[in-house]
Amino acid sequence: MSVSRETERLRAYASLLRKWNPAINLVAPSTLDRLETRHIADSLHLAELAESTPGGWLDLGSGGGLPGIVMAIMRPDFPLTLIESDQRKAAFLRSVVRELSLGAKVLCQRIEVLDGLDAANISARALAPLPQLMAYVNRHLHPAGTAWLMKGRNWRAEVAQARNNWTFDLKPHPSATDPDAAILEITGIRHA
Ligand SMILES: C[S@@+](CC[C@H](N)C(=O)[O-])C[C@H]1O[C@@H](n2cnc3c(N)ncnc32)[C@H](O)[C@@H]1O
Repeated sequence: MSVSRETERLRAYASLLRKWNPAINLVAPSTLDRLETRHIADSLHLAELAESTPGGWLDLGSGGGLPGIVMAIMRPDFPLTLIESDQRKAAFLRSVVRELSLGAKVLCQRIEVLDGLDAANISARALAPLPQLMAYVNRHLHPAGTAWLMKGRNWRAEVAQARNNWTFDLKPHPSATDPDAAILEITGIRHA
């Protein structure tokens, strides 16, 4: 796919998100003016980091599609599944998938009740504190898989807390938009 096709789809996605946001609050209205420079830029950073990662992709708590929809746009070769339990948000995600002709699948389910999906890669952004997130990821990640967790300024404390119950290998990538935030690349997850 050419770069212009990706750019076109990113623009169409941003415009759908702006259209639906007043009705279902997909991103905080106060941050809508930073949709491209913050929300989408963070997701594009993840797509760049995972550029050569093989296998399928699962995005947990997709909400308005960050980073799941951006991954679907940037990696059309990936089998990609988005999990979102809120019906209105899942309807939005399905509408984006349809209008942009993306190959992603949307499951309107709670993460903790779905049978394990054995994903090669899992992403999550603004879903839950890391100790809770590790349980979600552990349920659905293949033992040799990689989790890509987008975390805010408190990430170091969350990692320390998660290590009380889990062992894992961690590679933090500083966020491109906020030097205190990070994308945590996590592998080898086991109960401590
Ligand atoms: C704060 S939003 C973040 C959405 C998006 N990842 C982002 O960064 O903009 C968290 C989303 O996860 C969904 N969610 C929360 N707990 C969930 C669960 N247990 N199973 C599925 N979805 C869940 C919520 O409905 C919400 O849309």
